[in-house]
Amino acid sequence: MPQFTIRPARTDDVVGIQALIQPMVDQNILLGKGLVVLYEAVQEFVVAETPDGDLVGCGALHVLWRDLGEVRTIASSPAVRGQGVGHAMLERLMVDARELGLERLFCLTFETEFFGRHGFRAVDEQVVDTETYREMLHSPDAGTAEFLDLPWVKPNTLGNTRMILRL
Ligand SMILES: CC(=O)SCCNC(=O)CCNC(=O)[C@H](O)C(C)(C)COP(=O)(O)OP(=O)(O)OC[C@H]1O[C@@H](n2cnc3c(N)ncnc32)[C@H](O)[C@@H]1OP(=O)(O)O
Repeated sequence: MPQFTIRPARTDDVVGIQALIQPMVDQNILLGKGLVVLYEAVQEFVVAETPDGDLVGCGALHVLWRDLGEVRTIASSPAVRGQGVGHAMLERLMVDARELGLERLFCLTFETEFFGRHGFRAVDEQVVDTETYREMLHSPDAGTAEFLDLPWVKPNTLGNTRMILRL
């Protein structure tokens, strides 16, 4: 059973986060993120760290709208999978989401059982109204484009399931 703590990410973690997720980016499981994107998003991330200081997991909470957030880039190192690291990170992101005043959390994933165990349910329809959807089209963020299901990101999202959790 690994010992680990979950804490907010620091800028020093960013190179390690990129190294952790890169194999999953190569397998098209996660959306690839350049270092500058990760530095700019560092306050969105939590990491899981062992007592020796090894980074064994990461996960991010991105705000999409007043009541709506998205879990992004949640991953644990293959060596520690199935030992509660993913669960602990997701629980922390859910606490952070409630503190921010969010009411719903979205995710786009192949890991439907993992998210399902935490209360996420698959959705087919858009989860925002038409007016909000139109406003969100102004976002330059690639993840938001995936949320909006825009045609140019469809190759990235093939086979993924859209899921939502009411907090
Ligand atoms: C929105 C997005 O970010 S989508 C992308 C999601 N990430 C990926 O697809 C990347 C690849 N996958 C991963 O990195 C991991 O598999 C994750 C992040 C999905 C899950 O991380 P893990 O550290 O394995 O999670 P955790 O150990 O808490 O749970 C995994 C399973 O182990 C089991 N488990 C949990 N804790 C324990 C424990 N203490 N002892 C034994 N088994 C356990 C659970 O049954 C769980 O099963 P489930 O996935 O069906 O719910």
